[in-house]
Amino acid sequence: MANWLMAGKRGVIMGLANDKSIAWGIAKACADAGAEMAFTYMGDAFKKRVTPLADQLGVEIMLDCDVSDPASLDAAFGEIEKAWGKIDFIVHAIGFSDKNELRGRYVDTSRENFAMTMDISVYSFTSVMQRAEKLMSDGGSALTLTYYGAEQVMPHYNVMGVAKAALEASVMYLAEDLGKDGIRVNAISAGPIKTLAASGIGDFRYIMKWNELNAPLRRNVTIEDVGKSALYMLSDLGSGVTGETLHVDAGYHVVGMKAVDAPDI
Ligand SMILES: NC(=O)c1ccc[n+]([C@@H]2O[C@H](COP(=O)([O-])OP(=O)(O)OC[C@H]3O[C@@H](n4cnc5c(N)ncnc54)[C@H](O)[C@@H]3O)[C@@H](O)[C@H]2O)c1
Ligand SMILES: Cc1c(CN(C)C(=O)CCc2cnc3c(c2)CCC(=O)N3)oc2ccccc12
Repeated sequence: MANWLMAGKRGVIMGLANDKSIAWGIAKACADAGAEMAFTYMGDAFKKRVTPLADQLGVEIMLDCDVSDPASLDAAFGEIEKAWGKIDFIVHAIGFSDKNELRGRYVDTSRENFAMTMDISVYSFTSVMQRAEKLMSDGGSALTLTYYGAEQVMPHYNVMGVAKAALEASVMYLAEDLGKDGIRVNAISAGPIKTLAASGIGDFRYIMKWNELNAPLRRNVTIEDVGKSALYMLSDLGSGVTGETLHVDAGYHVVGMKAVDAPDI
């Protein structure tokens, strides 16, 4: 990987849980391209899993940050400001809902889970950008992760689909507000990937198989596929791109009707 692309750039990766995380694919790509990074994780349970990953990439700043807690966000960004003074990029790879409501019908979504899902999966990106904006004194690039369930019904994605639709709209409004300061804001819409957030989902294996058989590339995407496209969005290669949702899904989103030769599952 070209190791000049992110040389001298400093950024924050939020949402690393383990080496299956999409955030890990992005962090590896950015490290290979010469970036310096800080990781945030949620709670001690994740610290012991994230520490060896940070060591592997020479990441020295690791911060506990619960994005649903403004004080936690202030503390984390305060540490980053103290250490670096400014940042060039930020990755928000965070989403959460009550998994018991990611099965069955969307119409049965509870008010409590709707609010919590929107807070953690949508508002948290806006809340992060309120703090990141102050540190992007020379401009910068922000990236969040979304899913096709924002655009079309994906069975049982339910309230997460409504949340991702809101997230994609927030990317456009953040891009408009922050563009004049040279801050670009984009999303990657990734195909299904077997991560911690995907585990505990009932028929995930079926979803993966369906995508593999019906995506134009006839395969599922990997965290490395997402990492490479994230590098384009986070680096100067994406200098003219903002407010965009880029599909990194092996082309699945362009298929309206599966090819007749697609073998049955
Ligand atoms: N795995 C997929 O199929 C897929 C596809 C498209 C988009 N996405 C999105 O990619 C992003 C990353 O998910 P992933 O699949 O890598 O799974 P993951 O479980 O590895 O990452 C999700 C992260 O969100 C963090 N998180 C949850 N609540 C938090 C909170 N309150 N404060 C701080 N962090 C919190 C978790 O600690 C975890 O690190 C999510 O936004 C997800 O919706 C995932
Ligand atoms: C794809 C796909 C995903 C992966 N994806 C795109 C996601 O965005 C993950 C969404 C998610 C959010 N919150 C939780 C969980 C998953 C499971 C564990 C938990 O406790 N909470 O999740 C689905 C749920 C139903 C249907 C498809 C999918």
